[in-house]
Amino acid sequence: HSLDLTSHDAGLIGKYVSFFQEDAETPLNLEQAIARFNEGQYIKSRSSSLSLGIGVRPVWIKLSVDNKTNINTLYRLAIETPWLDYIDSYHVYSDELVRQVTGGDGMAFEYRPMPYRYFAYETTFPKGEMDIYIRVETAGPMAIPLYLSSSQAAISRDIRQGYEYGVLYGIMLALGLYNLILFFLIRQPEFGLYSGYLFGFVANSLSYTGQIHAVFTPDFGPYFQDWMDISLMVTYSVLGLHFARTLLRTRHYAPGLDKFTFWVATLIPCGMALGALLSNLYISMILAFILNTSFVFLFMVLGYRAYQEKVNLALFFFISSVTAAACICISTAAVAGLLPLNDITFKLIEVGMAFEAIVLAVLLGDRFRSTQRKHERAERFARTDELTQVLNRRGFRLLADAVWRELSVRDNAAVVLLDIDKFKAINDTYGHGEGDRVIHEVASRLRSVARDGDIFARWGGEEFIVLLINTDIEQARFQAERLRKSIETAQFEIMQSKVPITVSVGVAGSNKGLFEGLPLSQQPLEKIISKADKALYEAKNSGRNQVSFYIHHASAS
Ligand SMILES: Nc1nc2c(ncn2[C@@H]2O[C@H](COP(=O)(O)OP(=O)(O)OP(=O)(O)O)[C@@H](O)[C@H]2O)c(=O)[nH]1
Repeated sequence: HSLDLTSHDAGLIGKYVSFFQEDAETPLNLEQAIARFNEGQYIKSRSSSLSLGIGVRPVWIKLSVDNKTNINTLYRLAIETPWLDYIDSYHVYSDELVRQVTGGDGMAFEYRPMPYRYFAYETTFPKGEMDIYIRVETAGPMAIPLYLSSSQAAISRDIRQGYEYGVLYGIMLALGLYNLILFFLIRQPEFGLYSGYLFGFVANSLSYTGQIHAVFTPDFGPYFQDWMDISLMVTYSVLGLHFARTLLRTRHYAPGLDKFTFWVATLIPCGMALGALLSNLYISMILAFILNTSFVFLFMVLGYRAYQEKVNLALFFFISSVTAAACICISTAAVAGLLPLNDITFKLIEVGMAFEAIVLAVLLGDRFRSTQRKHERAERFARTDELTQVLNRRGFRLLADAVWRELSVRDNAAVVLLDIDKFKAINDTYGHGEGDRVIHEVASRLRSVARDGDIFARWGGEEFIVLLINTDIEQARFQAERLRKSIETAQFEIMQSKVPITVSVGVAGSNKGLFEGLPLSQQPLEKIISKADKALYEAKNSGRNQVSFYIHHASAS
């Protein structure tokens, strides 16, 4: 059953190992383990990667490597699950212990005799048969994907793994960063929660695959690492749940489910914090796994409920959560020994999550667009007069103030205020409804006469305003007269009888860029409006249906 090196370059070698699990509390030493193998008390592995489940007794593995050549090739022996706590590997050649390597997650990175994030070391095999005994002890899942690869193949594998993780993390980090920026710009919580969820997931993945610890916290030791692993796992689960609740607006149609999700995402972390206070890693770890499982499950339930409620694109949310859950289940089952553990099944969690992240980004994009539309609609609504559908006073102010700020020293402008004459009588005679119709009709006519660049609005009641840009007082006179005439000459029919309608008009404006002797651009628009109002009052007093101008006393003639 030994592994013939001439026919092996790289890959999983689970099929060549035999193993047994310790049954006494005290660990066996190498001699005792060899004795058990010699007594035939072992099991031959049938799968390419050994997986024995979670929280099982320490396991001893025996592997015989046969080098039929005289060449001493360099190989790398690796167990690629980074969470295994204690690993001891013994090389026995011609009944003599020739090498011992100790490692595992229970040792701070700094003290491990290998530069890898998991248990791995380089070795050569002299001619003949070398027996390798490996003892593995861990509190977590006893998944032992044992690889033996030629040095060349191992390096290629490292590079490929680097790219694969780079792509998966790159997708998630880019989406996370982009949505974080969006969050700061538009302040909608789902964008922040989404990016927190993705960053949390990447950090969690970097942590449990040993990458964070290898690079950033090599001397922090296993206790710190364990706490960090479960804290990050909980962080992304909690952020993920709050993200789903917020994105799908669950509160509005499924308050019970929403509350349940909220409390799951709140109470379990509190329980874990209590576990941390009591320094009880075991309780906290169990709670973390419960929360993580609930997270996967609740994500699907929330998606399905939203789909039932016909929330926009909820079907995509549901499908992506089911896909991610399936990937997580396959990876977990592989690690727990229920499915073959290999490169694909091990990384399927990250693949599923990257897929989900992309779908969720599309959903957020859609949310962004619909929010934008709602804002635009609300803004248009707030600027428009309901009765006449022309700008209201607020809309006028927004536009006119913007134009006013842009006036340069020589620019001219004029304000024209128009008020329907004796309008009260129309209301009193024909009723308020007919009065409304008249206001609507007058607005339409005035708007059609106003020029494209003018800002026309309903100023209030039966009063209208026009801001004429790049127009001096002379041109304004002409334009005001046109407006007045357009109403005077129009045929207004109220309850089948023709009713003459007229407007009085007040105008104030600049000449050669000056108003009251000062550049118009240095005067507030408010002032010009009040002067036009004054002129309107004059027009009313002088008999109505006429245009009146504000004339500055200093230059009055
Ligand atoms: N139907 C209708 N009437 C309105 C509306 N807004 C204001 N009014 C009425 O318009 C009338 C304005 O009357 P007054 O300000 O006294 O002036 P007037 O009758 O037009 O007379 P002069 O302006 O002096 O020519 C009031 O009776 C208001 O109730 C509206 O939106 N719809």
